Amino acid sequence: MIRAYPAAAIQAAEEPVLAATPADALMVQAAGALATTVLRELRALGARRPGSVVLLLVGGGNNGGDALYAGARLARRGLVVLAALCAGTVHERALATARSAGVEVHPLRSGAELDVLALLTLARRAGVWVDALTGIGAAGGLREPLAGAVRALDDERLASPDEPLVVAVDVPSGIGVDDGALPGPVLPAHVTVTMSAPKPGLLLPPAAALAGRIEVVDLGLDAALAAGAPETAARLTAADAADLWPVPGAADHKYTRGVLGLVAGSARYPGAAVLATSGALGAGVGMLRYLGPPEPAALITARHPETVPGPGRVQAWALGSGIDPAAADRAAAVREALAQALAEDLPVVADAGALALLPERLPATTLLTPHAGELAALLRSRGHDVDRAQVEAEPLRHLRAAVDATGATVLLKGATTLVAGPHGPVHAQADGTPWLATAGSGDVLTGITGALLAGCAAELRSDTRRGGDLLARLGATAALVHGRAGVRASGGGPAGATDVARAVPGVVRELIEGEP
Ligand SMILES: NC(=O)C1=CN([C@@H]2O[C@H](COP(=O)(O)OP(=O)(O)OC[C@H]3O[C@@H](n4cnc5c(N)ncnc54)[C@H](OP(=O)(O)O)[C@@H]3O)[C@@H](O)[C@H]2O)[C@@H](O)CC1
Ligand SMILES: Nc1ncnc2c1ncn2[C@@H]1O[C@H](COP(=O)(O)OP(=O)(O)O)[C@@H](O)[C@H]1O
Ligand SMILES: [K+]
Repeated sequence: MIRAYPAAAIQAAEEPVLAATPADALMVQAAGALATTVLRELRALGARRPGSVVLLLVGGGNNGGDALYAGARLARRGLVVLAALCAGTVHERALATARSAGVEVHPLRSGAELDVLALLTLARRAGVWVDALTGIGAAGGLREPLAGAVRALDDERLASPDEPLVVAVDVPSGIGVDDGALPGPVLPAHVTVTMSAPKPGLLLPPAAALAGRIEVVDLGLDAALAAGAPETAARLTAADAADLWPVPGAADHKYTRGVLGLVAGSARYPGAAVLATSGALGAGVGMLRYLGPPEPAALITARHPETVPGPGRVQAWALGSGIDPAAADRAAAVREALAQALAEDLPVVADAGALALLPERLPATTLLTPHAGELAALLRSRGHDVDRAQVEAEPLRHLRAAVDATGATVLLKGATTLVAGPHGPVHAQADGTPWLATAGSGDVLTGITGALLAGCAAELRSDTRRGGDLLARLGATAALVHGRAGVRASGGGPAGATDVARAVPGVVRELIEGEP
């Protein structure tokens, strides 16, 4: 699991190490890793080391110090290094080291003014920009004059025929370090070299999209971080998903593997039921019982004759895909299944139409799977004044609000899918491809999720009693598999939801065989 710690936790873990080591030892170590990344990126671009020009964007804190020490190292390796000092005062020892190593130093700040024209002239000379304006010590979005400077650099980057390589130090300056918000301008990075552990803002949308590839520099703080406050954001890896995946043993039969009850599809949207079924069967559900009208039922049986129509005992429910909550008969079927699930303490995944049919409070064994528009509607139904754009701008805040308002675990779909319950960190999965943004794709996810809930129903019940977050991890696992199925189905081009569902068994097989 990739664990992300907020700024305060990193600072608390650093404190005793800083007190026990010589001045700047940790920073020099961090800078060494940063310099190595810059050299590696240049090599990957086919650039020659002598003659390559690197621009350091240096702010007034230790983040700027990291860049200056790294710049010193790069200058000693034959690179031309320009330091644009964007704060009135910068880390003094790091600056002295940079100067004596041959870094060209350009003080650009005078009081509240920053010489943006001079900055752009330096920027045009450099093939690599190192963004070290602010790191975890920053509060809020970048203030002027740094905000204006970043806007100008971003315009320059877009206009430049040879787009510079941007390496962010610790975080892209100006992101919401702890929540992934974008309160102001931010220079998008190709690579972020982050110290000790990822920060939540590197995993969470919308900021995560500006962080590029993330490289974590081990500064020996892992034990201290693990002993402190728990991570606030996390991302499951393929190995985590494989550990959670229910793999049948010799003693299993279809009932022990889990039966999923599916209330999805309608005469108007019959395909949603087929896609959810395909997702669930592809994910290896023991049995699927379908409850719905004749049109989707006939389609499902034609496509998947292994499906069992009609009611019976189940271990989990998947509800709502392809159901209009205004259609009285289908709404009644969803409500009935939900009431049964709640009475029997069974896990439920509630999607699409079911999201408008929920009781006020739900148990933590319920997983809601809205997209941003549906999350906004869910919150509005509980008295919050919020629209889709606001959810997209601050997805974590609104996800948490939905968890608080319902008591359920919530999976917010998007390019990065977020999953959080009443306990534990938010899981941020970015395993898919934009080709997944296609009608019916979410129905496949509902099926995959339902299969997982049915397969893990007993563990889920006891985990929920203990106040665990297994349901969120299962939701994240489903998102990971769904994302990978999208990538596999797409192969870089278009794929329909049917193709995504077809790719699911291969993805699961690779996971449990241990492929990365
Ligand atoms: N601790 C260590 O030894 C190690 C730490 N490490 C590194 O240190 C970094 C943390 O350093 P840090 O704590 O000095 O803060 P940092 O992120 O540079 O920001 C402070 C500067 O930003 C400014 N500023 C703040 N908010 C702003 C805003 N909204 N808009 C504009 N400016 C704003 C603020 O100015 P002020 O607000 O005081 O006027 C000040 O000048 C960390 O991310 C990692 O890179 C590594 O070297 C490993 C060892
Ligand atoms: N830009 C994107 N990149 C990757 N995945 C995406 C993107 N946009 C949407 N998705 C994924 O596609 C699926 C869309 O689901 P949903 O909005 O419910 O569609 P539908 O209701 O048509 O099935 C979700 O799993 C979501 O995470
Ligand atoms: K930075």
